[in-house]
This record gives sequence, C-alpha cells and structure tokens, in this order.
Amino acid sequence: MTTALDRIIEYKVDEVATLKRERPLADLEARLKTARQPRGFAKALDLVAARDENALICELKRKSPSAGDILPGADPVAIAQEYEHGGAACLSVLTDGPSFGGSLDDFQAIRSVVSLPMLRKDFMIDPYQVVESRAYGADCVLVIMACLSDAQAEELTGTALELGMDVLLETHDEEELERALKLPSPLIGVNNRDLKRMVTDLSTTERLGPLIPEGKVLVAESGVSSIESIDRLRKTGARRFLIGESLMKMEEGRAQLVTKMRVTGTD
Ligand SMILES: O=P(O)(O)OC[C@@H](O)[C@@H](O)c1c[nH]c2ccccc12
Repeated sequence: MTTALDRIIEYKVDEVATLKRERPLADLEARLKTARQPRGFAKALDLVAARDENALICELKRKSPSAGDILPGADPVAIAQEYEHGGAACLSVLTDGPSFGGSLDDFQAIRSVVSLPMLRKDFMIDPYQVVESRAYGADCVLVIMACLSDAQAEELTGTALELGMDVLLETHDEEELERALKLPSPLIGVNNRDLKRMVTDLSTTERLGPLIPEGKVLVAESGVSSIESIDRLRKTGARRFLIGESLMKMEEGRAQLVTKMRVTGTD
C-alpha cells in the first residue's frame, strides 16, 4: 500500500534532483561562509524546561495532508512574531511546498525578523538539504526515522551536527525509537501523528516517553491542541512540545494561548 509519506518522499526525490542541478552544492557551501552561527535550538528548549515551564516549539504551516487548509492567506511573519511575544522557545517552519504550502522564502522572511532558534521542517533525504537549511539560517533540522534507512539517518544527522545545527530525530514507534537512540543527537521527537495513516493519538507519547533514557530529551509532537493536552503529557515527564495546527488556526489571542501553554502545570 502506498502511504501519504511514500507519496511525499517520491516527489522529494525529484525535487532534490532538480535543486541540485539548479544550484550546485558548491554554491550553497560558498553561502555557508557568510551565514551567521546557529542559535542553540536544544539549548533554548533546555533553558525553559529547567524552569519547569513548557518549552514550546511553535510551528508555521499553511496547510497539511491531515488538516487541509489551515489558515489560508495567513501572514507567517506576523504569526511568528505573535509566537515570540507569547514566549515560544523556538519556531518550526514547514518549507515543503506541495503538501504544506511552505517555502524557504517563508523561512527566510521569518528568520530576518524573529530571533528565536528555528527548525527547518521538511522531509530530509539528502545531505544537500541539510547544507541548504544551514545556508538559509536554520538552527535545527528534522530527521524522520519512518522514511529513512539507518545509514541515511546517520549521514543526515552527522552532516547537520558538523555544521553546528541541532537535529530533531522523529520517531513514532518502539522500533524507530530504538534506531534513533543510537544516533548522536539527544533530541528525540515522538510524533503522536502516524505519518503513514494520518491518525493522531497522544497515547503515543505516553507509551514511548518513558522509554527515553537519561541524557536524551523528549519532544512531544503533534496533536497538542489544548492546555489539557499539555497537562496530560506533562504527567509522562514531557516538558518540550511541538505545536502547529491548534495555534495556527486561531484568529485572535494566539500570543496569550502560547503564554498559557508555556506556564500550565507549573503553579
Ligand atoms: O499541527 P500539530 O498537530 O500541532 O503538529 C505539529 C507537528 O508536530 C507536525 O506538523 C509534524 C510533526 N512531524 C512532522 C513531519 C512532517 C510534517 C509535519 C510534521
């Protein structure tokens, strides 16, 4: 059966081949020389979690395969500023065009006005994309275990770490978690959404969170749609959360909700 993730990877392969032709790796590497140093993504999360508050990675995405249009006509720069005002620790910006309506232009526009560390959220299959992310000012990249072999995940992670970026290793089940724990990045995302079946269930974090050993850190991803869901996941020890849809969809009060989500459970 072809899954939604398979379809995305299929066009990513073509996309990357075209990009490499249009803009050779050497061009990107030249641009790296003038890029500013990465801002510590994992460190920004740690600083908030150390206060026992909730470290929020607030996400910008225009649409998604599971939700359809999220906020058509949204101004990602204005929303990113609201996230920053609300006290987000970091940002996540979808740059995939076909499925999520994002772009590196969006990424760059946000980068130039917001000082928070930024995750470039895309489907990484080739180190070219990692170098490209750094050239555009990314501080962290996503490595999705579900669509990569061990060798690919290792190569992507190694490339990002060498460039001084952090790496969020995304897992969805025990097998992926076991593979991710062998890689040299401490940031372990547990995606509550099954990217193959597009079903979201917070109990994924409750099941996998406790299996993450000391020295590695849990990031609970997807389906965190309310204060209640944060309170629920805090009980499993989660202090770092990646939140998109519920914040994007708000028409007002976005910064206030970010603040509430950041402090819930601490009083
Ligand atoms: O919008 P949500 O349910 O709050 O989820 C955010 C984020 O976790 C989700 O966008 C995501 C997690 N892993 C991904 C991988 C690819 C694309 C998207 C994602």
